[in-house]
Amino acid sequence: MIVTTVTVRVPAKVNLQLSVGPVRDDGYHDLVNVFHAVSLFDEVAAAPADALSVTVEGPAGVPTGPDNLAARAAALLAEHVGRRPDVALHIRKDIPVAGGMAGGSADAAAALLACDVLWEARLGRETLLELAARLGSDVPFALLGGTAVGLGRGERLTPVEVTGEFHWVFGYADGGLSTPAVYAECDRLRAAGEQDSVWPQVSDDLMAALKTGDAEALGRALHNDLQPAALSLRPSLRDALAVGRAAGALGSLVSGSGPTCAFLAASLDHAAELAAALNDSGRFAAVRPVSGPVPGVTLV
Ligand SMILES: C[C@@](CO)(OP(=O)(O)O)[C@H](O)COP(=O)(O)OP(=O)(O)OC[C@H]1O[C@@H](n2ccc(N)nc2=O)[C@H](O)[C@@H]1O
Ligand SMILES: Nc1ncnc2c1ncn2[C@@H]1O[C@H](COP(=O)(O)OP(=O)(O)O)[C@@H](O)[C@H]1O
Repeated sequence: MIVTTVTVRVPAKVNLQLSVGPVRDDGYHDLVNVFHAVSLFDEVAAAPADALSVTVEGPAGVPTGPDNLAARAAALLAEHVGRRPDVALHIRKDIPVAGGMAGGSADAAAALLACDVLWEARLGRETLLELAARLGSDVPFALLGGTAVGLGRGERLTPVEVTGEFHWVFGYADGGLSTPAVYAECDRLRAAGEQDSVWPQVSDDLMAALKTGDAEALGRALHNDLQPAALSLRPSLRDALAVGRAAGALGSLVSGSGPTCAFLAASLDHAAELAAALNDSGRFAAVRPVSGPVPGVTLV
């Protein structure tokens, strides 16, 4: 059978713990980054074509040239296997753009798998993870999914044992935040003595909460060192987070570099109630209930 189109589904992430160490010589920060994949997905379809192209269905603000992370992934994989990147990529985006949910990284991971299958390269998981790390710190996790601790830049992954499922509500903001700008603001706050800097350690409380499936303990253990920087750049997020707490969220935090806010619910029903309260507050551009963990890149 001749395969004409390969379609891959890939999830967004929230960071359950994002502990940021000092800036390194290469400009990156050493992290403890506990990723958690949630049921909000982009889809990338790869079809044979004369040349590399990208089309995007969904929100504005996504580049369609060689800068698109999915295009970069296809070009890198083609170079690795020694062929032309003769593929048309079509991205159906549901993950917010520049929202701190790693949508671009997700599309890159999806394009790696889609091209690997389309071109019958059969590179295997270790090689795909290695190529993914060259594309961006968060790309390897989008291949893996589930829940995982990321060390180094976030690319050195160890899966985490999780019992059951957690229910979340995400509150989207109007407009994104730039990841490098948020890391730079974190460095600025630390240099000004407005934020402590300690060597990042995996939180035992967080690991215990995940292992036992204890949502209340998970709510207490959520932590994001980039949150003060995101709030400094987007002060309105302070009130947005407070709305969720007042509506009974077990925990609330900015997702990664923001500005999306993540709220943890006690159950599926509680997530629906929380979503209604967040919607009514008028503080979010959109509100989405989701669950996690979910698998990483998957062939459709
Ligand atoms: C903050 C996080 C949390 O998961 O994601 P987002 O919330 O933006 O999705 C990540 O660390 C973002 O990872 P990713 O978006 O892949 O970053 P990269 O492309 O590798 O790097 C973009 C820029 O972010 C900064 N960066 C990234 C990772 C890291 N460990 N230290 C850094 O300082 C650097 O300024 C770098 O130039
Ligand atoms: N496939 C893609 N989807 C989204 N953004 C992309 C993509 N490729 C490149 N980008 C660029 O990367 C920037 C950050 O993207 P994204 O991954 O959505 O944000 P975040 O790092 O906050 O999760 C966008 O503003 C956009 O310019």
